[in-house]
Amino acid sequence: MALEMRVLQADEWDVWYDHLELAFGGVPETPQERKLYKSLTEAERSLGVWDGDSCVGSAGSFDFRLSVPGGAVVPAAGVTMVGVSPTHRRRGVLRSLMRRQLDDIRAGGEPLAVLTASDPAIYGRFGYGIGTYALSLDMDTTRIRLSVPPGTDEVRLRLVDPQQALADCERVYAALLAGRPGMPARRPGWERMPLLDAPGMRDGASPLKCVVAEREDGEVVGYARYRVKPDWDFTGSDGKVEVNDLDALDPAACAALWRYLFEIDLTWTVRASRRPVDDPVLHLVSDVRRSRPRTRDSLYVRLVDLSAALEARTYGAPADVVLEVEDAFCPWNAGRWRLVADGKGVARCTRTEEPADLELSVRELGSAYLGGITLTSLAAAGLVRELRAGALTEASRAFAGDVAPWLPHGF
Ligand SMILES: CC(=O)SCCNC(=O)CCNC(=O)[C@H](O)C(C)(C)COP(=O)(O)OP(=O)(O)OC[C@H]1O[C@@H](n2cnc3c(N)ncnc32)[C@H](O)[C@@H]1OP(=O)(O)O
Repeated sequence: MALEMRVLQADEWDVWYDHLELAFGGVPETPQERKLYKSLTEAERSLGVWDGDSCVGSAGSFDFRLSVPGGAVVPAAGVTMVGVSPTHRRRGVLRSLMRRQLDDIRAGGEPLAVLTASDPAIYGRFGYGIGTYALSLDMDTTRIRLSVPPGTDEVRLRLVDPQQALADCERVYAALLAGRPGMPARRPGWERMPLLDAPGMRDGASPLKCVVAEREDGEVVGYARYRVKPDWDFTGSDGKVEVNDLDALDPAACAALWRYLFEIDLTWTVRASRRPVDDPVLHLVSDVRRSRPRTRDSLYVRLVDLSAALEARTYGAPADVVLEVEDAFCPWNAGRWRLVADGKGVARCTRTEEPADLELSVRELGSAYLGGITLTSLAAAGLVRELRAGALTEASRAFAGDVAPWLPHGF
């Protein structure tokens, strides 16, 4: 029987999602997770591949707005829920889903597609490049001291119910967006994503707690959501603090929140994952080594409409470069483009017949797009080739940002 690909109907969601769970190994999600993903699924942006009554392939995307260098939030398809049934793998089902999806995203006028990859080997062939890294820390609070900036002692901390603090936390999150590329603006409903807290997800840790940092006038300027994981043995307690998220609008609030987490009794480790690679806590700790920093790939970026995407961000230095771009999967992007940026916020990207200054694929442009990965480092790996002396430094300085791009949570 021939396979049929079609847009998801809302009443097919459960069968479609059961298939997805199976594709990921068949461990059922908690009812809380399932309910959240059901409410967030945009059926009209979701595709199913059907073999008769059986769903054998899926891919969806969320209608995101993503922060980019310069502070704009740009429409971006947040690609998600990709899976192909174990019975139908390695015969091109994913490829056909990616084909249809990127064509739809282009037709819908979104210049970017972004995703987090279950396996980094999958998405390069479809033009996605690593755009952000995430930092993980396991901080040994018996040996690490924190030095805090002036004003930290004046910050008032308050333990609050995570649900009740939601509006304040969302306000802090939204205020950070313009200064940090890579963050999705959270639409209504998405504020529940960091609050997912089913007992099955805790692995013995406490329910999620929330501490907010307030200014003297009571305005919330930061928050940390965390769990405490007790661990008693013959020698006593060896508990851990697991940081879910921590966001703050000023250095004193940021330091006060970390200090609070470091000083929770009966715990000796503060564990944080999915932090920005330039997290200020790295400058507060007395011992970076014993914080055990590790990085991994996080958000993958695909330029769907190359010129619109490149014009939507700003550049930190002036540049006038001709890019020869390879893009086999979305050939409308391939060819020669002239990017002129004035270093103050205005950029133009147009087709040109002029000789190329740099040669690269759309993957490398995706990697450099949010400003965290330099074209110079990609060139050192042989992925960008300089055809005019000086063009690499010129372009690399223009693309680079002074804040590391960061994806705060999965999707
Ligand atoms: C954004 C997200 O949702 S990420 C989640 C992705 N889903 C999962 O990891 C769930 C488990 N895995 C699966 O469901 C499937 O194996 C998928 C979706 C990864 C691949 O689906 P398939 O239909 O088998 O892929 P398809 O046959 O179209 O392969 C396309 C290409 O990708 C390659 N490929 C597919 N899966 C993988 C993989 N896991 N690792 C490396 N390469 C892969 C194929 O070899 C093929 O290569 P080619 O272009 O050189 O021919």
